[in-house]
Amino acid sequence: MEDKYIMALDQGTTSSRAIIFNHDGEIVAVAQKEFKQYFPQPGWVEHDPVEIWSTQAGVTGEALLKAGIQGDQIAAIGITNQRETTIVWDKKTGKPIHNAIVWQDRRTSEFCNQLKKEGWSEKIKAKTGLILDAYFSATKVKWILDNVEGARQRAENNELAFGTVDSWLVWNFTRGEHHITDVSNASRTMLYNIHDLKWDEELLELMDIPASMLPRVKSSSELYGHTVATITPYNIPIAGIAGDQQAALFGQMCLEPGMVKNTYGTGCFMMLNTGEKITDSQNNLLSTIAWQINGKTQYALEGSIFIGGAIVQWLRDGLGVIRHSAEVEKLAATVENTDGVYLVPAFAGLGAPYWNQDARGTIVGLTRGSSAAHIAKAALDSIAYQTMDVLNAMQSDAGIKLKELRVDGGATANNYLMQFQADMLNSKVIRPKIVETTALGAAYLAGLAVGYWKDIDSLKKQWLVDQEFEPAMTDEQRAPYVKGWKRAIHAAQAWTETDSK
Ligand SMILES: Nc1ncnc2c1ncn2[C@@H]1O[C@H](COP(=O)(O)OP(=O)(O)O)[C@@H](O)[C@H]1O
Ligand SMILES: O=P(O)(O)OC[C@H](O)CO
Repeated sequence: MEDKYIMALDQGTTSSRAIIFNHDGEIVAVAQKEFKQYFPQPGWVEHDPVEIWSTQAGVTGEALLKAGIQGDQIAAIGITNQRETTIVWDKKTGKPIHNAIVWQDRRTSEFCNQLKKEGWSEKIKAKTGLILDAYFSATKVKWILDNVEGARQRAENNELAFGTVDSWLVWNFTRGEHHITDVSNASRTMLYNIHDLKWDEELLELMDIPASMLPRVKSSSELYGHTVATITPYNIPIAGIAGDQQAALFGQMCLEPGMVKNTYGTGCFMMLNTGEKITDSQNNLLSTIAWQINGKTQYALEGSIFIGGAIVQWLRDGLGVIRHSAEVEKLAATVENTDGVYLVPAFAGLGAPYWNQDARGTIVGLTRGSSAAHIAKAALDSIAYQTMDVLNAMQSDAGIKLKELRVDGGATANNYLMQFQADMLNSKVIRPKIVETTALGAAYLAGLAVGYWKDIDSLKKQWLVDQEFEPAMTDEQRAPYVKGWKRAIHAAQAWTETDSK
């Protein structure tokens, strides 16, 4: 195994990355390229699928060069991706018929509201485990078929393919030979029945989507096919696929029921492994497929927070109070506390556990003494409070009390945030040595499939702790923080006085 490696392709919302891992699960090389975000109308978010592919192909080659290795030294590729983002392309030419509609895009909110009024929420939740929302792929596919000229007819003539980003990448890497996805990505489309493990005919009919457009659904760890000689002259096995949050759960080695991870990236995504059991959430969380390996399907409960680290980008790009994300910690440290200022980053509505499409960003508690530092601190705190809300919902759904939270993603670099998180959760927060757990999870899924790693047990010892944050507040100290947050959340929702939930 010495001269062999595994390559993970992490196709995220803002950049495409390729990371090469060695047999000890250590990073050997990383290549990353950002790509353009399109905002054609308020609430709309698009990507160019060709740019997704070209940046991903580009970093694949670059990572090989940086590692100084050849394609035949890659034992397998694992793919992990931004989920729900929807691409429709022509099966013959491989050309997309529209830009990718990104998971954050809200253009189908009205249609979702209409479906809610027609009483579809419960049925959709029962079949797919999901909350009826514009976040998921189903209504995005329908929008493309309804709005691109001639699309519906072409779809009915079996000329069009739909896929999430994993499908699109595999299609391109295999030059159209494989039109597939894995169960974890399928479970985010709002078209897949997570009990029967099948595309759901009734939902396809409701969305008016022909079944011929859909990818074949595979497990998360198996040999799917080989790359054609696009990037290297070698045909590299593609052997792992998982949505990025599921891959992070796997990379964090949260393999047993009851284990939880939270990823602090653009958004925050908390996942609890629920084993082979599907939990019917009473607290507005999602039931979703974690992965399927060797015929065994494992499930998870998920709380999706739309704005996490992105609030720090807003401090940088929107308010201009910092120049680099990392400066936020220093700015926040210049004040003891927020002096009663709360910020609710509901820029795109609120996700779990509120699911309020119309809530909007709110800053409350301002006084004449409030400064940029108070707002920066309140912004960081909002990430921790939102996570606390999701965790409370999760504990109540699953009937568990959290012992520790494993964390990863860009914003976990912020020690203030991690400590405040531990204080608000009243539980230990653990940051592992490798915070690239999304890519690591995809690498593990691929490596297991081709025998690069013997079994899951042999991977567990590779998970190492960087730092543990112990809670340091009493219940009495915590209570006023939480109380203020609840009022702030109320204010963000009262602003639009919506009843769309
Ligand atoms: N020191 C920091 N404190 C808080 N947030 C940070 C810090 N450094 C980066 N971030 C935030 O982390 C996010 C990037 O994390 P990453 O895991 O790369 O996200 P994604 O995969 O969603 O693109 C950005 O939103 C950025 O603002
Ligand atoms: O690309 P990320 O890391 O922001 O993740 C996006 C999620 O998969 C959306 O559900």
